[in-house]
Amino acid sequence: RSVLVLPLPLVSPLIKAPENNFPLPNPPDIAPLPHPSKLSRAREASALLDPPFAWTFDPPRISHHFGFIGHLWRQLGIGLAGMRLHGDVSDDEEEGAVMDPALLSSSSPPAGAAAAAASRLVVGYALTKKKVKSFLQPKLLLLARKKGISFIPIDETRPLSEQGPFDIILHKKTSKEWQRFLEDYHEVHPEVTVLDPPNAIEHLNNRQSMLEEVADLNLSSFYEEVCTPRQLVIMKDPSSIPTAVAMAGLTLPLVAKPLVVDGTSKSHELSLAYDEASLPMLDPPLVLQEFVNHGGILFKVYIIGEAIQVVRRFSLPDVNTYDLLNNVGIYRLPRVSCAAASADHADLDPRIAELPPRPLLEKLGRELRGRLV
Ligand SMILES: Nc1ncnc2c1ncn2[C@@H]1O[C@H](COP(=O)(O)OP(=O)(O)OP(=O)(O)O)[C@@H](O)[C@H]1O
Ligand SMILES: O=P(O)(O)O[C@H]1[C@H](O)[C@@H](O)[C@H](OP(=O)(O)O)[C@@H](OP(=O)(O)O)[C@H]1O
Repeated sequence: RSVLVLPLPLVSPLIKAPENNFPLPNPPDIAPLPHPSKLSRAREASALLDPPFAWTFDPPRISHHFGFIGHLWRQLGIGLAGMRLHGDVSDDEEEGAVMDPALLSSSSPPAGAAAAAASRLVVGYALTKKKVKSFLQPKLLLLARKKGISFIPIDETRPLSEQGPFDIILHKKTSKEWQRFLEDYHEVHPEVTVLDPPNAIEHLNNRQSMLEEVADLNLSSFYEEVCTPRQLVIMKDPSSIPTAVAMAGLTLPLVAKPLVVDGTSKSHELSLAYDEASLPMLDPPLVLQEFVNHGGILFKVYIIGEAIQVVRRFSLPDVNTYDLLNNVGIYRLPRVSCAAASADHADLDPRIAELPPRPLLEKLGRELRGRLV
């Protein structure tokens, strides 16, 4: 049995997938990529928020999730991605109704301070507006309140020591300035848990170092074969790409991914390059990865501490000889395998839909946690 491991980013934002710009014809035996609006986000949201989702607040130093691309589970891709508990939210989307977590934490104003005083656990958060909207959902906040947990927004323009006190600082910001800010604060307040510490996030912000962690896992003795897609990093000079690809012996088509994954929409803009002549049109710094056929289904695995949650998502269809002969150029990929593309309840061939075996997920979680803390 073989396993293919493909890392996805820890920090990744959301873009609305441009429609109809992916030219691959769907082979007859593979389900076409469904239009996201037709798929239920609510179902997935509740699946993730209900037990076994466990905000036990014995927080792991690294909270992460893995995405597996799978053709059966014998050919899997594994990724690391960010926090998510519901359907996707675009960076560009209007802010709309964002519930102020402080309001949910207490019955009377000033909500934040009162809530913090009454709480058993105070979580200060520094998240983008998009992330607040996608992560701090009313359902999560209500659940948190029941458990005596309050969420207090951090004002990034004021010293952290003037705010709080916090038990946990939850953040998903990666600027150098913010990192220094956090590190200075943590020196004075080592009792506060920072989720996650900047140095732990660092190697997950880069698709090269992220892949290395996964590629180095020794799971082959556990399952017969574990591998990652072959990839190449291009830092600059797009004109050098065809030679670099030839020297590395990579086989087209190639998936091009921005090297850095920093929570911006841009870092999720993937393309598929069919032919060598088009490669100089790509925009470094990026990683070029061999496209791995995986039957159009991907498994995303979310791990917090010992809790594991797997969801099944639609993914890119396999590339066949017809595609290879009939496509040239670079194609921007839509945002595939996002929350809106749930295949959990789709009527799929059981050989494709079969979830990765639990022991493998547990082993992967353990191994990666050991390496990422
Ligand atoms: N090497 C590959 N071969 C085949 N398909 C791939 C490959 N790499 C990525 N994909 C497909 O593209 C999707 C997006 O890839 P990736 O996760 O690397 O990007 P992302 O924007 O960081 O995604 P996420 O939203 O999961 O954070 C995957 O879910 C998978 O469907
Ligand atoms: O919905 P899933 O399939 O779990 O994909 C997640 C991505 O993997 C994360 O990278 C996104 O976080 P960022 O937008 O911070 O990059 C995350 O964004 P969100 O937390 O704002 O929804 C999701 O898009």
